Amino acid sequence: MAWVQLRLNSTSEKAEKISDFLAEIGAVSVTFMDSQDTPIFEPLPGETRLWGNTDVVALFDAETEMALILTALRNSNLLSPNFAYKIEQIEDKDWEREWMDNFHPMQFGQRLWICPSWREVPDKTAVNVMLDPGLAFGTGTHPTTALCLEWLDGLDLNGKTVIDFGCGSGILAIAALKLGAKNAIGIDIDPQAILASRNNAEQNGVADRLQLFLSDDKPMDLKADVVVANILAGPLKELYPVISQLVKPQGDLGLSGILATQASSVCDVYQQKFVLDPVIEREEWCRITGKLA
Ligand SMILES: C[S@@+](CC[C@H](N)C(=O)[O-])C[C@H]1O[C@@H](n2cnc3c(N)ncnc32)[C@H](O)[C@@H]1O
Repeated sequence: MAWVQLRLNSTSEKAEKISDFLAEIGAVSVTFMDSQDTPIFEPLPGETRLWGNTDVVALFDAETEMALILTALRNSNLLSPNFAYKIEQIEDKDWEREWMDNFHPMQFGQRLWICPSWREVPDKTAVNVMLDPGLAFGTGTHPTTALCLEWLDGLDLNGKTVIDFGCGSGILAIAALKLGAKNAIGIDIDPQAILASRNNAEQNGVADRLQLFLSDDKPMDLKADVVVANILAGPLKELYPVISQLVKPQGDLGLSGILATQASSVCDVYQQKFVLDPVIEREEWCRITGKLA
């Protein structure tokens, strides 16, 4: 089946009302897109955060009389009378097939690969984490995850305990276990992340070495040789008392989810207790690592 796509520019305040209206008049799907490529890295569970300048993109089936849709929009008072819009024909494709074709095994550092389950493993002797994209964050395609995976690959994790704070899909904890860690602990505020991490750990045969906790339920006395937290600069600074307490003496800390422009403010907080390495940047993101003094 072919589709017609209507794209309208709007604001975060009006986008949801326009979306509801488009659904009422026949749109089969409505999505929101950033008009100016402003990153919203990570909404809280259940939160829909929109950009100040939001495009509303609606799909209609190809038979829809788009002139009637535009008239209905004009009469709705939801947009200015001369609102700008773009209408495009969308050719039908096997979307799932196309998306699967675009997801390939990726190498991180020297030893580690993340492979989708439907692909051939490129190097059977490597450390291979099998991971399919799901509802929780973390496939390796985001620069912050990649920076953490490369850091873990470069550590000697044999026999060590690793905490993955903000575990999402569990990708970092599972990679650490496959790289030799004795056990790992994943912590997240989102129940979906706990579920995804458990499933992914089972798929990789490491579930018996991974403990998972919602943030509020984590034991008070947790400590690990290596702590990695890929969250965001704001929470990382707020969580400094919690995260720094999780690291054993001489232990390693890796932080990401930080925009390069925010690195110095995060370093200022963590260098109170950690001897920090040079900051590593990737695209507009960065990674901060160090050892507990
Ligand atoms: C950017 S994702 C990182 C996922 C994965 N570790 C990776 O590196 O790809 C951040 C994760 O941190 C979780 N998170 C955000 N704030 C948190 C907090 N205060 N405590 C624990 N987890 C948090 C989110 O639910 C999300 O799953």
